[in-house]
Amino acid sequence: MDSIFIEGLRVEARVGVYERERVAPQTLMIDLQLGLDSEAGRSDELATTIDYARVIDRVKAEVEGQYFRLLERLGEHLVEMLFAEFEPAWVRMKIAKVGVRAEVKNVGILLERQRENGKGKAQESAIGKLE
Ligand SMILES: Nc1nc2c(c(=O)[nH]1)N=C([C@H](O)[C@@H](O)CO)CN2
Repeated sequence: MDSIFIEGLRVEARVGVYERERVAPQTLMIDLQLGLDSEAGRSDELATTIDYARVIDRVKAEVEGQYFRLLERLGEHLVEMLFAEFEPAWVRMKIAKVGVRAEVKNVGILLERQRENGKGKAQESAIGKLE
């Protein structure tokens, strides 16, 4: 199956369990992959695939102006939006907080969801350090 990907999307988000994280935005790095059966390789028409520019705009819009305690909740929210608006076959998303701990480069979550009757199917891993 084909996919589109977005790597290193930098967004400013209010996310975290601590008061300072609720008040002030912090930088997140998002890697995103959407699976699809696309006609675009034959049609050469943007309308026959998922427009990654639109995905970037929608992810940024969903993150900004909202508050989430956990990255898991933010990730789930974004995955639900992506299935509803772009209808991919599957979604793989990594969300990293940059520089929150001195001894690690990044911390974050990795979500993988299969489309199932219009909804994502739970299959999740939380990881402490991302490559
Ligand atoms: N699995 C998670 N663990 C932690 C999260 C999270 O969102 N998911 N968040 C925090 C704090 O907000 C932390 O990032 C502050 O530095 C701790 N653990």
